[in-house]
Amino acid sequence: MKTCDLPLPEGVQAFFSETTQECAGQLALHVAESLRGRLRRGGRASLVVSGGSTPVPFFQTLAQQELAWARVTMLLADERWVPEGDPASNTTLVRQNLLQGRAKEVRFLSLRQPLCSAEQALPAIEQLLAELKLPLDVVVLGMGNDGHTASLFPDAPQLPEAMSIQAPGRVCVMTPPSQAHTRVTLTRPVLAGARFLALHLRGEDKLETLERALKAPDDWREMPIRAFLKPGLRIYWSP
Ligand SMILES: O=C1O[C@H](COP(=O)(O)O)[C@@H](O)[C@H](O)[C@H]1O
Repeated sequence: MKTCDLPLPEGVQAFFSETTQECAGQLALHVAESLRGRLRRGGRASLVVSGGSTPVPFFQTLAQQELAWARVTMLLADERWVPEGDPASNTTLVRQNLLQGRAKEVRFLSLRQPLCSAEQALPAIEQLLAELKLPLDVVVLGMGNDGHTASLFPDAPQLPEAMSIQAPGRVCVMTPPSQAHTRVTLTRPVLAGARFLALHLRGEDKLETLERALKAPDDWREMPIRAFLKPGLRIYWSP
């Protein structure tokens, strides 16, 4: 097994696997264990997942885990403002790969409201998310090679607001010029405060990006992922 020789900050754990499937399986087991632990205490558990191409095998494995899915509230860390069914829709990705089988019973909170702009929808999304108890139980983040995570993009004019540790809202509209679509994203305090916080990466390029991020840990404006490389984070990687 490839070991992690990156200079990780103290308290950050690395889980490196040889294959995509092994990595997805390990992450799915750990997420399911963590959700079961929260559910044993009674009440509901919350799960936030990311979109993109990396998490598909993780979604499919997680959907097969035995747990009280009907007591899990799930949402995405971010969404592109496109209709469901669009190839860029993270909601569609999740419906096709995670909200299946046992996991069909999940209460899914969609960040996408139909028939209006993201700005117009913001109050309704905030209202929907108000039912979530903070801290969230499980958050699984991804990362782009520009150092973004969720839709916290380095070139988004709204980045300072979304990254503020006192951000008043749980969600922000993001309009990064580098991206084809307007996005909505959960804010840094909501994501970073999770009880179980994981970063799921695939490929040597992502490892190089992580290495770059670790070089200047405080400069999150250049690479927003840096704000999450803190004690408690668990990094899951495969080639
Ligand atoms: O745009 C996004 O990209 C990242 C990473 O995506 P990947 O395709 O490289 O796995 C993802 O974490 C984020 O949720 C998504 O909206």
